[in-house]
Amino acid sequence: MGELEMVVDILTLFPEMFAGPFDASIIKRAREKGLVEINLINIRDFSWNKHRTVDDTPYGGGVGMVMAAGPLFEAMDWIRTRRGDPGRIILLCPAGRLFNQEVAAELAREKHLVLICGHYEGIDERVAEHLVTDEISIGDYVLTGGELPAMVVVDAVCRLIPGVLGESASAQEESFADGLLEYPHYTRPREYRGYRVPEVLLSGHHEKIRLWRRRQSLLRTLASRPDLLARASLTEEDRKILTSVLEELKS
Ligand SMILES: CN1CCN(C(=O)c2nonc2N)CC1
Repeated sequence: MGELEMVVDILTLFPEMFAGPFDASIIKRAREKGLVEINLINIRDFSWNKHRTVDDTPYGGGVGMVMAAGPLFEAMDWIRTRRGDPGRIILLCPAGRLFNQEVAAELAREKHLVLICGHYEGIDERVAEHLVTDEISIGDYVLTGGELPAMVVVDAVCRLIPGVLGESASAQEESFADGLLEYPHYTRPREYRGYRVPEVLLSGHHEKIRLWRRRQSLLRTLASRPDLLARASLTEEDRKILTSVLEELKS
């Protein structure tokens, strides 16, 4: 068993939604290795009545129901008594900070995360104002709840935890830590329906292959995500490659 690197407590009304993604592949292996502990906590267990109610009608009128603050505050009290203060208490919501690799890396440095998955028309504002430390959005679209965003965050964060990906993949991760898009990947056969693998990848010339891959990453990033290129940590070699690419485009 590895050393426990991170505990993630997820407050949700639908713990059953997490069964698939967290019981397969990388997240499953990280849990089995003891690197990550993921606890699904049903918000209804902290309801104020025997009907396990967790929502109520909105003050000021309007359609729909609002998720009440009480059960969430009570659940946080319970978490604190069992494990102390979490590093982050994250509310998944469209208004939050846009989640990206940089945010994932920041969260991966924490030892204990709490993710709050909302539902209904929204959550009583006192949760955002007085309970959470961070609000995070996975993108500018409205989902039915916070569960899918929580899965995205857990997946992206857990894969950055030392030991989760294993040596080779984590080494590759380093090569993309500079924010460029990945180079194209190929595997057998060498030719499939007339589509051939680039010759350089069959050459066994490691330096040429490294250069080809780096050039492909730069080209792809320039073409598809120039915004990433502007923020990427480029080497002098990268700049030379980009200069030659731009000169080729001009000719
Ligand atoms: C109450 N519930 C509304 C829908 N929701 C999101 O659309 C969302 N969360 O994180 N990124 C997003 N986009 C989560 C919270």
